[in-house]
Amino acid sequence: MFDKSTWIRLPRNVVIGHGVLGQVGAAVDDLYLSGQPLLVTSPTPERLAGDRLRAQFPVEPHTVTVERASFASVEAVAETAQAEGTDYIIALGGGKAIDIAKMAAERVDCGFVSVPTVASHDGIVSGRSSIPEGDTRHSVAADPPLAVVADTELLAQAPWELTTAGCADIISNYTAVKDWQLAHRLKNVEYSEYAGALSEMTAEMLVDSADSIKPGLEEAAWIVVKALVSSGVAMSIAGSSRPASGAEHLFSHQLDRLIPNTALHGHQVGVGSIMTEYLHSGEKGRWRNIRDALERIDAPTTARELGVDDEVVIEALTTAHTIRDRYTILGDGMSEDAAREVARVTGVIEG
Ligand SMILES: NC(=O)C1=CN([C@@H]2O[C@H](COP(=O)(O)OP(=O)(O)OC[C@H]3O[C@@H](n4cnc5c(N)ncnc54)[C@H](OP(=O)(O)O)[C@@H]3O)[C@@H](O)[C@H]2O)C=CC1
Ligand SMILES: O=C(CO)COP(=O)(O)O
Ligand SMILES: [Zn+2]
Repeated sequence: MFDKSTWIRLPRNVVIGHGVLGQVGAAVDDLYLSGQPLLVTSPTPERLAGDRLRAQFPVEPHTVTVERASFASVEAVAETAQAEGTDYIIALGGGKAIDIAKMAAERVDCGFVSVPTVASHDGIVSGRSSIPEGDTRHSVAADPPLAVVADTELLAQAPWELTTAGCADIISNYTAVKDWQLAHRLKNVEYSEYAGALSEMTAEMLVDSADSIKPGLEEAAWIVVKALVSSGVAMSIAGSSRPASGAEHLFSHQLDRLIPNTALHGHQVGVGSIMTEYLHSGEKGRWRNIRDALERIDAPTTARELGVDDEVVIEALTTAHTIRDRYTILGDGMSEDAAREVARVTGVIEG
């Protein structure tokens, strides 16, 4: 008997382009959302775009400005939403505001709309939140946004390194998919050909467009945000972050535990991807292509460029497999010698 079934949750409206910040009200209206909105933002996006956004709604949105991502912030937003009779949530900002809004919307069971102001990683469009807690980080499933409104004019003005981090998060899809396929072969983890192919193709198209990904070019924001949407869709099809998160992400999550707030998520996973590609395919594999692609878009390729000590890289590599129950090329852990070898051969560390 055929007894498979699946739910694929996707954003209904994806609006990308120059000046589309002015279309958030229309995108919300088109979703038949009405009543009291709650705007969740962080200080810089509030300053840059808060008033322009609030002016578009017939009912003045209440606003919560969050300083940092934490479960306490999620609770505070959820409590405000309940107290103020919120009907839907709009997130304006980077991963911090969007992840908090996504989880709070899940908590109070209302829809949310994502208005990214940085193209820093694919969490801005996905159905996952990543929230730090103590010395660990929780990757939590949540409903994806009902709509994403990405204004390329605004995104192009954001700090360049946040855009290169978004690019590197996409480039890491190459190794994430390899890890997923490996887990499928060795551990019978369910694999989606559609999600895997979409994720790989997204990375391929971004790398093919690398010459247009330059600071000050609005087209760069356009290319990157479309790739982030596409990667988010791959995760929604898969029903997990597997298409976009493998061993390179475990390495990055471990760096976040060891040395919080040192480098950007996308930059860490990019460097991780160089090394895990080497682990998958060896010296003659495509690790140089990944390194060169990162270099072309100005993303870090070494520990030094990340601002991370060589020994921390070794510690992160040898302990990353313990982060979560996700089988990858790291298997049940790398020995210190093997970690040192891969980091040295790929030029990530000098020693
Ligand atoms: N859901 C997921 O899959 C993932 C989620 N994450 C999470 O996302 C967060 C990190 O995301 P990230 O986007 O880097 O972080 P932030 O939301 O903190 O944004 C990064 C920085 O950019 C500033 N900023 C935002 N918009 C603009 C703009 N248009 N121009 C200038 N500066 C701007 C912010 O300022 P200010 O703080 O003043 O507002 C902040 O300093 C973390 O909480 C992490 O856990 C990371 C990876 C994946
Ligand atoms: O960052 C992500 C995808 O790019 C999400 O991955 P995690 O599920 O590992 O948090
Ligand atoms: Zn990522």
